[in-house]
Amino acid sequence: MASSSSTPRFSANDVTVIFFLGGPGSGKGTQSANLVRDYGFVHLSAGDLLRAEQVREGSQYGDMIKTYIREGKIVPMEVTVALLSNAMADSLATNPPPAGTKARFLIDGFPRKLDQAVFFEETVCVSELVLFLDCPEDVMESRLLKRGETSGRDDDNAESIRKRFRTFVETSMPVVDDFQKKGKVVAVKATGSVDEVYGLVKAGIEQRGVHPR
Ligand SMILES: Nc1ncnc2c1ncn2[C@@H]1O[C@H](COP(=O)(O)OP(=O)(O)OP(=O)(O)O)[C@@H](O)[C@H]1O
Ligand SMILES: O=c1ccn([C@@H]2O[C@H](COP(=O)(O)O)[C@@H](O)[C@H]2O)c(=O)[nH]1
Ligand SMILES: [Mg+2]
Repeated sequence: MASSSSTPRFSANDVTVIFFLGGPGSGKGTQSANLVRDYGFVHLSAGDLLRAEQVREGSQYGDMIKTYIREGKIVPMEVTVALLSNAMADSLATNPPPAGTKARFLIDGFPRKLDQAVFFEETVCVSELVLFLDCPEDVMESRLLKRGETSGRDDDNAESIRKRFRTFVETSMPVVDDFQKKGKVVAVKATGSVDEVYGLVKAGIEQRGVHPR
């Protein structure tokens, strides 16, 4: 579980956390694979962790998570933050960073709500940067409908996509705006090809001192 004290579980002196935000279908998962390969990030997708918890035998949250995801709603933050915090601890225990380097975590699709951002930074770790993929809804919608032909995701259908877009605009964009005011956001236009977007991502993070590893 996340610590209940006001000291974060992980120090930003030992661990680098980059939040990776962007609308549904903007390409976070796709670009994360590139960043893991070239920059030594550990990729933690909040959505993937929730989907795994949903189907975990004995989980008390399975039904609740299923409903929230289909409706495009934000699962109560205690559940998601505990999953992320424990995944970070597991990763550090099983796959510690090379001596003399900080572990790098790319936290994909989180925080999606202002209170999650505050709670995570107070109890788990303060973030270094927020990488934001900026993509119009018509592009995201066509990507998601295409992905839905094979993804098996409960929320890759027209009705869920509409709800996810609404949640993103109303609840998640304020998180990006808040981090923007703090000077932490690297925003990248995400309408080009996968390679074009990756070129912009690399340039953006390297300008902020994050280099290949
Ligand atoms: N730049 C791109 N051009 C065209 N298709 C893309 C691009 N980036 C990703 N895709 C495709 O769009 C779909 C959505 O991408 P991805 O899963 O990476 O998005 P996401 O931001 O993680 O979405 P979600 O928030 O729903 O998890 C995938 O099928 C992926 O292959
Ligand atoms: O912090 C989070 C992240 C995700 N969710 C729920 O999961 C789905 C799917 O997330 P993806 O990032 O698209 O995989 C999202 O729509 C939310 O319902 C969440 O509740 N909290
Ligand atoms: Mg994704």
